[in-house]
Amino acid sequence: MIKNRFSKLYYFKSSYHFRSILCNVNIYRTIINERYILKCQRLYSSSSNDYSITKTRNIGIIAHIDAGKTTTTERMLHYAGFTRRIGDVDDGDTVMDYMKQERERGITITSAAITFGWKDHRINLIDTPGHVDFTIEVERSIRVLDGAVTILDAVSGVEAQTQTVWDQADRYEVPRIAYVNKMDRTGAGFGRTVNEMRYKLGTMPLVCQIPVMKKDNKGNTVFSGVVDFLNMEVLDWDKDSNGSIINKTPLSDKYPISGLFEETLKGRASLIESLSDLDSEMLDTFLELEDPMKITAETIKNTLRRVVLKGQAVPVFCGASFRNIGVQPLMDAIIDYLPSPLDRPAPMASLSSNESVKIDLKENDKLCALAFKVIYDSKRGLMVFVRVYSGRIDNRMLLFNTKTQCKERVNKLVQMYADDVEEIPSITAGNICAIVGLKNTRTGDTLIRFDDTRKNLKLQSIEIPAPVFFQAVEAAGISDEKPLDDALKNVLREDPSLHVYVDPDSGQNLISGMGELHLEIVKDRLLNDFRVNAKLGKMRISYRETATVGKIDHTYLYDREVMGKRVKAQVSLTISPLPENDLGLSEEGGNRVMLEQMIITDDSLDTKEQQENVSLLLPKTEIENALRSGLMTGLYRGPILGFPITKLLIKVNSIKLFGAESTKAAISTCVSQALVDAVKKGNPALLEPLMKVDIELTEEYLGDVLGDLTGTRRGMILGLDAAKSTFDKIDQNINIYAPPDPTYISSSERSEHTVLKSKKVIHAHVPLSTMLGYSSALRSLTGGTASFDMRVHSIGLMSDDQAKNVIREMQGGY
Ligand SMILES: Nc1nc2c(ncn2[C@@H]2O[C@H](COP(=O)(O)OP(=O)(O)OP(=O)(O)O)[C@@H](O)[C@H]2O)c(=O)[nH]1
Repeated sequence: MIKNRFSKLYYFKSSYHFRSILCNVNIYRTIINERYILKCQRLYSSSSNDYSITKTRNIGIIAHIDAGKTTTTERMLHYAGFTRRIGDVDDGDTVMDYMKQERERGITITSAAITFGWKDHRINLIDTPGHVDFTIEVERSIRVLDGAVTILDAVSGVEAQTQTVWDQADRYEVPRIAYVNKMDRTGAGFGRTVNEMRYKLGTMPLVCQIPVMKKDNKGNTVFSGVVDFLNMEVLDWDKDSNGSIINKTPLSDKYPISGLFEETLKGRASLIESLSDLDSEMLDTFLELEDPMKITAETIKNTLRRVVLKGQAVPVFCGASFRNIGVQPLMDAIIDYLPSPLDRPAPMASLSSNESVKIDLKENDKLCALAFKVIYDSKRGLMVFVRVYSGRIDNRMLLFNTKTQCKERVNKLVQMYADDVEEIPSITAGNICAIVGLKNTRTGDTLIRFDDTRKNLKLQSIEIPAPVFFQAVEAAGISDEKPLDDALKNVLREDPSLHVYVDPDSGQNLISGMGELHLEIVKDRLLNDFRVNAKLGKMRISYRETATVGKIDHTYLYDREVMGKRVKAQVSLTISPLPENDLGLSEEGGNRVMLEQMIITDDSLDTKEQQENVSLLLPKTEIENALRSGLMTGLYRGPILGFPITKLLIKVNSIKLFGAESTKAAISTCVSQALVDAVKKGNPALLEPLMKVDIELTEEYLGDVLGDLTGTRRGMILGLDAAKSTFDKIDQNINIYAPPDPTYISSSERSEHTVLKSKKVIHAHVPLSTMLGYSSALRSLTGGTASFDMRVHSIGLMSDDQAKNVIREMQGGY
């Protein structure tokens, strides 16, 4: 067996001879490990570095938790020949969920990247997490993707997190295709899900397949395959080959399932009609041929590609990945309909505050790459994932990080295969890979060639959401302090939604993050992966502080002697609350800083005229940087309980310098103190995170759950059922085809289906502090029949009574 595989390896081009030898060693190791990853496939993928960029797809899989992203990806890897055996989420042996914590919990935490070949194309695929606590993982992946596959659960339809990731993809204008998974489950509703896509996601779903249900030998109705509208054939998946073999039967009116042919004719005609509405070429063809059946599969495919690339519609497919049904046509659709890097608009990058440039993929000599993810690997150290937008990166190349203004050296370039890697010599525009050896690069930084003169070139960074939970972390003993510090530095570099700071009162490290699960995973990683000996405190809510008085002007003079030297600066600023409707989640900690109209004078000069036309010892940009960093320090700790200050508009009006005495440190300290004093004058108050909560439940529990939410939980009900705002976005006159559901189910299945249809969704805003442990409360209120999803909506002012309770509790100590 080994011999056979070796001979297969040597079949590849001689330039890959060396890698082949490495590969042989790997294969031997793989066989021993019984992981059966076919490393020889990697030769295919790395040789595809020479592939035309038009045959590359950088895509992500996005969905609500548990929709089946990892299950589907594992099938893709198997059918692409990447793995011999299909990994299973429930058995904890998937390639994509490789972290210990992921396998134990059966969930995706980090977005794993993998490269594989399919029909002469290279697919760089990122499997993203569905849980709301890891939304940042989705955000940073979507930022660098060209297209996405949205997976929907055929029973649950469009769920809350589906809407969130859909909105994220909308924000980056990422073209999408959709796959309705779990068609084998009782109560699966393909047509219902298609309709929900329309009114909950505000998109135009174009059905390209319909499910085929058959009676099995026990008389049960089971999902067996699909009808492909384009080729008018029934696809049946062979169970014995794990779905590798697909039997194709042309569909005609003789097909043994009654009504299937007629439904297909209806669906195909509707697809052509919708495409004619969107695309003038298709309209011309349709007018010319008059009969939808005369339009070839090729013509429909080309039209679908055009409308998907323009973001006008979303082709919809279906399957049951767990049963190995439906995955290969989805892989074909990735190639046929999702964009290559060349099909995407060139990204813009800023050169300065008022100058930007287009990054042209064809500019081979000008490197521009975005670091979108950093991970710590115990064997390889820190690995920085990059997407190259123009130019190329070679092994050992010298780079420049335009954010940190630091030189960086590439030690190794690697192609990722989930937790496994293969070294590659270079990477060209349009591709994704990981770099080993970068010391100061974080998520969101832009990398250029070291000799490039565009030292301030910056691609749009990634929005980092505000943390809402925090907990203290302490080394168990003095000898554990350094390992804890190192481990914290590494988890921080990996995860931009995690924050670590030292509480000046207690001297403890405080880590803050996006949710209870998020911090639990960090704790698990610190204790088990980094093996630090540390104690973690109780998880607490990260409140905020603000000034509530209309407008406060304040001037502060900083004048000290530091190590025998005089340091001095004076700042005048004005603070005022941001408008009521501001969510308090923007960058700069939910505040807005304005330095544009600031007047700079230098008091060390003789005349007023000289002072105002000062030629500065410090360049203006350095003064601005010192002011921003000082303001960030001041905003870190509010005067009430030391929580971050938020929702303020801070305008620096003037700064008075005193020649060489006004160092950068003096400016920072001065503005920081000016801000703290101003907030103290402004009647400070406490704020709390407000969550957007969506609860899906059957009608019988509606009263109890609503009563509970609006009572002690202080919730505000926004509405029941569908998200009307997205419904309003779409043209109600456009006809969307959705097949009837489900035509072949037994009466017991039908009653379950009816119950599912009568479910309601409550949308509410509820303070996070009242939602702790809500899953068990909801379980007991509804007998375990309801589910909920929540995410941060905004930061809102607390009532005086609530604030007093929090102050009392916090002052009671940790
Ligand atoms: N019946 C059925 N179950 C499925 C199907 N696909 C996935 N599942 C099951 O659904 C559960 C979740 O599957 P995953 O693939 O982990 O879902 P995911 O979307 O990757 O989950 P997260 O990454 O945690 O968000 C597992 O128990 C799967 O076995 C399917 O087609 N049919």
